[in-house]
Amino acid sequence: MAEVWDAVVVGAGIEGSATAFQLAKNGCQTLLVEQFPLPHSRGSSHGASRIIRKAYVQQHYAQMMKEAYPIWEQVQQETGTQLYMKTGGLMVAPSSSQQLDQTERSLAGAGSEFEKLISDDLKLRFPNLSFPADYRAILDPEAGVLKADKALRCFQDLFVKYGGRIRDEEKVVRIDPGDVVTVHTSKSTYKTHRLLLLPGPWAGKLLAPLGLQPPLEPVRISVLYWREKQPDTYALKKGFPVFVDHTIPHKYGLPSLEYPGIYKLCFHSGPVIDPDNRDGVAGSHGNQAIVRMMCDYVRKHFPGLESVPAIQESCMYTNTPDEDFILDRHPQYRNIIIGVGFSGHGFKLAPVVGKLLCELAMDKQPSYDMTPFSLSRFHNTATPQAKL
Ligand SMILES: Cc1cc2nc3c(=O)[nH]c(=O)nc-3n(C[C@H](O)[C@H](O)[C@H](O)COP(=O)(O)OP(=O)(O)OC[C@H]3O[C@@H](n4cnc5c(N)ncnc54)[C@H](O)[C@@H]3O)c2cc1C
Ligand SMILES: O=C(O)[C@@H]1CCCC=N1
Repeated sequence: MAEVWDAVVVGAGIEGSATAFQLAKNGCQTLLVEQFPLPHSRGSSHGASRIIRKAYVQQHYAQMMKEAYPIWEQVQQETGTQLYMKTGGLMVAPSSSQQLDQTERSLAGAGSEFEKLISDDLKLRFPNLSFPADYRAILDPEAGVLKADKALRCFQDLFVKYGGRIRDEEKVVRIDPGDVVTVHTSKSTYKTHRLLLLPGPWAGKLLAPLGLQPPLEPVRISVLYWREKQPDTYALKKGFPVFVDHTIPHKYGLPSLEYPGIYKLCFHSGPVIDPDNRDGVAGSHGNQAIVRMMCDYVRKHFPGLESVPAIQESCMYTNTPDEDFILDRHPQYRNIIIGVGFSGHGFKLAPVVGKLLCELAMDKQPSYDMTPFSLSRFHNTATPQAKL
């Protein structure tokens, strides 16, 4: 008889890898299946760096980040790898910004420290930034940079250390629900008591045959790097913080790190694409407009950068309409758990996402109120003609 796994996790991005780690650590015999050879740069979790911060508009994320930091610390300790570099985080917006007001309330509600900067402080502390006199900022002292590629590898290594098995270069092509779920891949067939789906931008393709069509948009993000006119002007080693401009759509920056002398500054939006054709016509066309807009932005606000990008890479978000994640059970098949829609801000929270999805899979009471993450907050999530 075929082996029945305690859990199969589909998708070895940061969310699937962190979830698989939690399952294995909690004693579940777990298989992690990934369609591409690992590591790869075709999803949402590649690249050297991501922002970590507690400064969130939404109170629930500010609370969850209090638990994410200690788990990141454990992963660092257990793997002997430095993943988090504290830089502080500067959140800027016009003085009237309700987003900044709400971020201050979230941080205060979570008991987290922060500093308020008025326009003059901003100019004095960050002379290499240029914002109008009616701008203000919040400084989140715990914010910083996560070494993303290394973090992904650490979760996968720990998963294997706790007895998990990884099968990469295997695409899940069909799922037969049931008390025991059958998972067909391009190479094999697996049986499992629990199935956890964390397919990133491919969510629509994997969920539709299971009768679900949540409102998810895979978008292409241009990852733009800008050369410093004077090397190290915006460098991590000079104490330059991570940066988020809260005027919508957000812009965000990370101090020069992965490419010396080059600052990473991106636009938090992009054209809707098919994840299997990320850099096709739709993606490239949208990219040109975004690059033009970001050149203007750099010219206005980052006078120490060349205003033409030195390097361009691409990545994808999977957006929900409210930018909250979907972390829930399949409404019909209770042993199928879904973690999708990380909307461009899920990396830092992956340790807590993994913990929550593990709790759902193991029928434990989730550690947080799951209302903001429910599938049922959206109407009409069933596919018109589900192929069940
Ligand atoms: C440019 C950029 C900047 C970002 N900045 C930040 C930041 O500063 N801070 C932050 O917290 N977050 C940030 N994010 C968001 C964060 O990186 C994502 O939320 C996170 O990586 C999502 O991970 P995931 O595991 O859901 O998706 P993915 O990494 O895409 O993983 C999903 C995996 O599932 C696999 N898969 C899909 N279908 C199948 C199948 N049928 N069979 C087998 N495998 C399958 C895919 O190949 C993929 O490897 C950023 C994202 C981007 C793109
Ligand atoms: O999650 C983050 O911190 C970044 C910056 C703000 C927009 C999205 N991702």
